[in-house]
Amino acid sequence: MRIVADENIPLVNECFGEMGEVVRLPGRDMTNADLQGADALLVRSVTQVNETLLHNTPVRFVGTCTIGVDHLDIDYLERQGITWSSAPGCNANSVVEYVYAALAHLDVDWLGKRVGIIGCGNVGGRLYQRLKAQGVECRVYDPFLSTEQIPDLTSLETVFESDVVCMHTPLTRSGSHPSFHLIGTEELKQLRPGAVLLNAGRGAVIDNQALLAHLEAGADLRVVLDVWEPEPDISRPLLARVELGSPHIAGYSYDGKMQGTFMIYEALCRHLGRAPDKVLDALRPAVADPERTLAGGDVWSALKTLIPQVYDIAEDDQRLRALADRAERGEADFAKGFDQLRKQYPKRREFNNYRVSEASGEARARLNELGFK
Ligand SMILES: NC(=O)c1ccc[n+]([C@@H]2O[C@H](COP(=O)([O-])OP(=O)(O)OC[C@H]3O[C@@H](n4cnc5c(N)ncnc54)[C@H](O)[C@@H]3O)[C@@H](O)[C@H]2O)c1
Ligand SMILES: O=C(O)[C@H](O)[C@H](O)COP(=O)(O)O
Repeated sequence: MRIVADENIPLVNECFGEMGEVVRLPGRDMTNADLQGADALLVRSVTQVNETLLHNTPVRFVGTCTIGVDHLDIDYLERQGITWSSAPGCNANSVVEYVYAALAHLDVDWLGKRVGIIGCGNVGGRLYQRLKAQGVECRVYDPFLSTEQIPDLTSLETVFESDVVCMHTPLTRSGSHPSFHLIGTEELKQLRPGAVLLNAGRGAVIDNQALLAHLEAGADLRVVLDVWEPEPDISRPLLARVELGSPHIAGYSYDGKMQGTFMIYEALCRHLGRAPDKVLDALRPAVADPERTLAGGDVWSALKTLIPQVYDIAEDDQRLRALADRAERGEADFAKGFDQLRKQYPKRREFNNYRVSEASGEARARLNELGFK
């Protein structure tokens, strides 16, 4: 069996090596010729999987080690009888921790704030449950859910009245509620002065040109963008205007990536009718320095000092801005650099890998709610 895999999928050899020959290629550059002779294709979100890529190839299984599936032409795969699988929820916790890290960086304590969530599936739903458990007032817009599922379901307009608006929808261009450019000029005007707008879903859910114009016009809005329209050649004027910008890495905790690979390993096993003989826990490396100490003082100050010790989102932002500066001086190709930042992303580990000492009472409760040991 020949398996062609994106070179950025971790644990590929560990999971798939015994199943056949594994060929690793850059995901953005995969071609039809690369797949002549391939039985299975393993991708991440940067490979457009469609007829152009797959026609006249023997590929019978496509697995994307990601949550998003907007890069797969699912109709085509199903028409061709090609088995496909994605990794729902694999990096949802990573994205939730990205939200916490962003808010900590902006010095926005979510306790006492009204948080709006647009798209309440694996990511948004996890964020919602975690915030509700902490007593945060949440407002949710998701046209595919009911108030039986999410009691705080409301209109988009009501979500716009929140202090923080977090976007976690897939990118869809058809159907009853397409998310493409869900947020444009008119919607941006409805956001509260001083609000935080965070997009960690897909870039084109916000009209990026409209957002740039809104910010250039002096809007009082604190924007956090992990995803852009388009990628990898993002609007650098927009990057200059956002408070935090990152190269589509919200879901890039190493734990989330490993989970994504493992879910596709299990899916390929199912496709082949064989029982999985690997265990993710055995493949997952331990964190070298898992001990952290909570500073004294008020709990929020201690938390906003602790979170960057585990995940410093400012470093993601600084690396992206440094790349933009180099590109401005003609020293780097921005689009290639964006992909390089993603390829060389540090092995960020999730909060539950860290044990925090010297915390009691209110602090201990908040640490537990954030997922620390
Ligand atoms: N930035 C990252 O690194 C990163 C990581 C993981 C996922 N994502 C993106 O986030 C998206 C959401 O992830 P998920 O795991 O929660 O997916 P999911 O499919 O579990 O949930 C998506 C939710 O969005 C809702 N939705 C769909 N269209 C909507 C619309 N027009 N308005 C409001 N809500 C709408 C759906 O009903 C669903 O509840 C993924 O599709 C992916 O594109 C990004
Ligand atoms: O959809 C997802 O799971 C995320 O957006 C994921 O982190 C994308 O990462 P990529 O596939 O582009 O490496």
